[in-house]
Amino acid sequence: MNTTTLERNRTEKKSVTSKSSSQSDTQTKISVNNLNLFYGEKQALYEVSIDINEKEVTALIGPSGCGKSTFLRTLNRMNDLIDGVRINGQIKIDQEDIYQSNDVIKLRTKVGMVFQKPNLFPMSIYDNVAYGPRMQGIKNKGELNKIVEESLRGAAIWDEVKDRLKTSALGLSGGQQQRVCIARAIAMKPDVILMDEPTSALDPISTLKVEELIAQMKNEYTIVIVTHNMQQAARVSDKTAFFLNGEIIEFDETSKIFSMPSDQRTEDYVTGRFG
Ligand SMILES: Nc1ncnc2c1ncn2[C@@H]1O[C@H](COP(=O)(O)OP(=O)(O)OP(=O)(O)O)[C@@H](O)[C@H]1O
Repeated sequence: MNTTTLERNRTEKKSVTSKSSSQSDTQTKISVNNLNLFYGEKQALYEVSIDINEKEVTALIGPSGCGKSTFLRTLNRMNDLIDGVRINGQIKIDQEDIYQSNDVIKLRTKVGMVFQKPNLFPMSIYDNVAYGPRMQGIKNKGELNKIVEESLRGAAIWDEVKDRLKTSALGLSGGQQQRVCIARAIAMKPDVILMDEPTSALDPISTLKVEELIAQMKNEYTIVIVTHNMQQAARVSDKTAFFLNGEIIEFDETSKIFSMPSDQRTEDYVTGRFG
């Protein structure tokens, strides 16, 4: 079947109701409607629809290869960098269709990202955090100092690094590096922070620190996190979306997903029967 036929068949198929069943007073920050994504001939996302609330943590869970990272990357158009990617459907952030705008730099400022492995530049801790603001044209030393300190405080790492800001960031432990990566994201003053398995390369103590940090950060940011760790999803998130084969099977309050899921496939996954 060619992709056009596949696309049409999928579009005709009744779309899974994956908008959250529970309504709250919280504002929708990101609204995704009937999103399909193709890597060349291969379809990786099918009719994904989800409303992500402002200042909440939304976890994306599901077995390997089900499309979690692909979906996460659509939210700041990181997939645009991959040859042969085709996307249809709609993603609105603050009511603006992000694929209708040409200002990807503005989008990536608003929607920051933290990756699986810490990816600091081989430069000092200070310069890593100041990098983005400098690229935005901020040159004033006092202003940069303030941004660096606030960002490192915001990432709960200031006390550990304040006396060694001018030393190489690569001399820090993996867990510290990941919190500096979060500081680097915060320095751009984003509204949304995407995290792709941010603790998978960390030891349990560093993982706990990053999880505590995520819990604090949701007062200020909308966070979307991909995780393979069920306990982590249960600990840090307000809502959870369960992905399977490129579709959202279920999206709801995290407590409901883990205690009383509506779909048998969700239950099988969260109880460890597959995946
Ligand atoms: N750059 C790419 N080119 C082609 N196919 C890709 C590319 N990236 C991902 N895929 C495919 O898209 C599907 C979804 O992959 P994705 O990485 O989004 O899944 P995932 O749920 O995040 O997996 P994991 O949990 O293992 O990271 C997989 O079949 C994968 O092989």
